[in-house]
This record gives sequence, structure tokens and C-alpha cells, in this order.
Amino acid sequence: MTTPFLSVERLSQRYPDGEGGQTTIFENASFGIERGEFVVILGHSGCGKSTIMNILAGLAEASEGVVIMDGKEVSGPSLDRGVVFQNYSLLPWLSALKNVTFAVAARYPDWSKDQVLSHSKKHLEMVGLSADVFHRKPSQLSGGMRQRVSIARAFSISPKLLLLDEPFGALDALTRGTIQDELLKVWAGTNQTVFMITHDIDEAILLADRILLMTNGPFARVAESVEITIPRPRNRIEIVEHPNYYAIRNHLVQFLGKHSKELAGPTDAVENRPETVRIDKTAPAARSPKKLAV
Ligand SMILES: Nc1ncnc2c1ncn2[C@@H]1O[C@H](COP(=O)(O)OP(=O)(O)OP(=O)(O)O)[C@@H](O)[C@H]1O
Repeated sequence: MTTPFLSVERLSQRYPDGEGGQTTIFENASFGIERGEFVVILGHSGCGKSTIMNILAGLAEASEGVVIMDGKEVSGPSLDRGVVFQNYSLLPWLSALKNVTFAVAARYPDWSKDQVLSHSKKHLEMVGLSADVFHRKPSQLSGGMRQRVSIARAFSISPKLLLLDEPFGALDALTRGTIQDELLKVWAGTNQTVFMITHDIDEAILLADRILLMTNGPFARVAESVEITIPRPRNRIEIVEHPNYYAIRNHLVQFLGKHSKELAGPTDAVENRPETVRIDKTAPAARSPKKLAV
């Protein structure tokens, strides 16, 4: 087996339980992400999704295990990994445009001012922002606009890995839908590798190449890797008509509603790797989910 672009190897996270012992959030988690893949992680609150993301970002250290990205161990934050959080994390004293140029200038220190400016404007336009809002401060923008700026900024520095932590969680359903479509368009034009957390099953199916499913904590595991067997380009309206859509959706609902609890708890395995699940109603003789060991 070849090494994937990003390789999470036997990652464990434990915290003091306040009574002299330790709580194990997850243990020996191993999975890989290929270059250019869009991977979404789903699991109940508290299973450790944000903890995994913070470790991938280099913002937190695992109790055990390593993360290797592009042949190098992840240690500490880097411009190689861009993060978009739910709460936008824009610098409040800078305009929308300056929030982007600031990042672009740091990423490409050799670029001229004009290069930085035109690159930044192009990315703001790509997420549907018009020039009349470029000079507004974050407090003068709507929640949807702020999140567009965050996404533009993240893509503008072409990080090797883009980490999205519930980026649309605070938005109303209509805005959320529009920005999902914009994110898909921007992503399709790049070879960007994305790892995203969401609680929204439909959003996960729309965006992902693969969905990682976590069991409930403590001792949570990434138990399954579900392939999204729906061709791209996708859009929110048409995707529900694809024969695989509800089959995949039902599988995810069953997992989160039932199996995530049944499978919970520690295992004896030295390494917990997800099983690959491929559901394809369009393939001949495919009636039930197929599980393959990876
Ligand atoms: N610094 C810390 N000290 C102790 N416990 C922590 C710490 N950080 C996280 N935890 C615990 O680790 C567990 C996993 O937290 P995490 O935020 O990763 O979960 P999550 O799956 O992202 O949850 P949510 O979906 O609610 O955001 C939780 O039980 C949380 O209380």
C-alpha cells in the first residue's frame, strides 16, 4: 500500500479526568487522506472531531501517535495548513480585503503589492463578494459575507491542507446552501485537499469524496470510511435524485442513530483503521452496502 498524502498514525488523545486518572477521548486512530480529496468527518458531540482537527492543524499535540503530511511530521502551525472556523476568525480591525492581503503577503513574501492585491481580489470575487464590500470591516458585514471572506482567505494561500471546522454552522439555511455551492465551485478549480467537520449529513454528502464516521466517546474510533459514489459536479437540487443519495444517507443516519453507540468502547486492536463502505445502486448486482477491509 502506498503512503497517502496525509497519514494519521495510531493517534490517541487522553486528558486528566479531574480525579487523578485519565479519560481517553480516542485511541490508536489511523486513517489516510489522498491529495486533492475532500474528506468530511461526522460523529456525535464530544467524540473528538475538533481534537483531531486541532492536531492536524498543529494547534494541539496528541498524547500518542503522529500525523505525517507530504512526507513530514506535523508539529506546530504552518501556512501549509489553512483553518476556517465557525466563528470566522477574521481580524476585526482590518477590512475584508486587508484580511486577505495580509495572509497572501505572508504566504508569498516575494510578490509585489499589485500581485498580492489582484490575487486577493480574485479570491474574494470567487466566493461571490463584490468590490463595494471589500473595504468594509468584519463588523460591517453579514455573517454569510464574513464566512465568505474566511473561505476566500483560506483558498488564497493555497494551503497543502485546508481544515474546515463547521464553517457554515452559524449561518441560516439559505445562505448556507449558497456558500456550499460556492465552496464546491472554488474547490473544483483547485487541487485542494480538504478535511471538514460538520453535523449536517446532507452537507457532508454534497461536498465529500469520503465521509469518516466516528463512534461515540470515550474511546471513540473512526469506524467507517463511506465513499460518496455520486459523480461531480454536484448541486444541492439535483443530488437528491441520484439513486445512491438516499441509500448513502440512510446508511449514515443508521450509523449515527444506532451503530455509533453499539460500537462504542475500547477495542484490543493495536491500530483502529476504518472499514471502507461503498454503496452503489447503479452497479450491477449491488443491493446492500459492501464492506472492504483496508
Ligand atoms: N483541553 C481539554 N481538557 C480536557 N478535556 C478536553 C479538552 N479538550 C477537549 N476535551 C474533551 O474531549 C472530548 C472531545 O472534544 P472535541 O471538542 O474534540 O469533540 P467534538 O467531537 O469536536 O465535539 P463537538 O461536535 O461538540 O464540537 C470532549 O469530551 C471534551 O470535553
